[in-house]
Amino acid sequence: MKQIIIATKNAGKVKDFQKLLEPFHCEIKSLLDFPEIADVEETGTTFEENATLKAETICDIVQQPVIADDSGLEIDALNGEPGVYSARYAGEQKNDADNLNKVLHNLKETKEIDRTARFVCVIAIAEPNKETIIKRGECEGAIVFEPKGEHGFGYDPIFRPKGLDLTMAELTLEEKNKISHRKNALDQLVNWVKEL
Ligand SMILES: O=c1nc[nH]c2c1ncn2[C@H]1C[C@H](O)[C@@H](COP(=O)(O)OP(=O)(O)OP(=O)(O)O)O1
Ligand SMILES: [Mg+2]
Repeated sequence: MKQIIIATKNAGKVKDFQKLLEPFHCEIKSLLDFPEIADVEETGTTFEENATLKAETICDIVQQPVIADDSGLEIDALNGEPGVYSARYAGEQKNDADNLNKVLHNLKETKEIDRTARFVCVIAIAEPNKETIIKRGECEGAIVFEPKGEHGFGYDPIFRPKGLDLTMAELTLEEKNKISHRKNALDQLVNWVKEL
């Protein structure tokens, strides 16, 4: 069975990818399986730059196909923040609860109609001696007033996908994976994933 390494230490992302990649019948590993590999510094200013950086750095080390994901939440009323800095919005310790509470605090004067936002996911696939492929997926929605739901990770409890009356964290993994930014990015890469 072929093996694909997801260049992440985020357990929530790993779970999403494990489910999303089920149809491809491959063995999924992540950097949680390689604790000796140091974190890649995300020095880019765009999702595309950081996804490429993560995919190519890890591919150089492991010399096999690598998928990396750089993602985040863009909030219109905050001029696109936290954007590429989503993971560290409330500080270097990368705490999901602190991050989403900071969003709710910064939006406390913002009315429902102005709380539009989107999740963005850029996936990069790097293979030894090949050009890296990059695709972007988005999921439109809005920021609710209070966290709700127990599923998912990150900002899922405060993000309501457009057209639904539930937060992303109230959806099952299967339901999230039908509409998510990650799914929308991966859909554009089906042909490449098949050939890895
Ligand atoms: O589906 C999602 N549901 C909720 N929140 C999400 C999602 N997708 C990304 N997010 C948030 C989490 C984190 O605050 C940031 C990603 O930051 P990002 O640098 O890409 O990931 P990370 O540092 O957690 O792991 P890594 O870089 O090792 O892949 O956006
Ligand atoms: Mg990161």
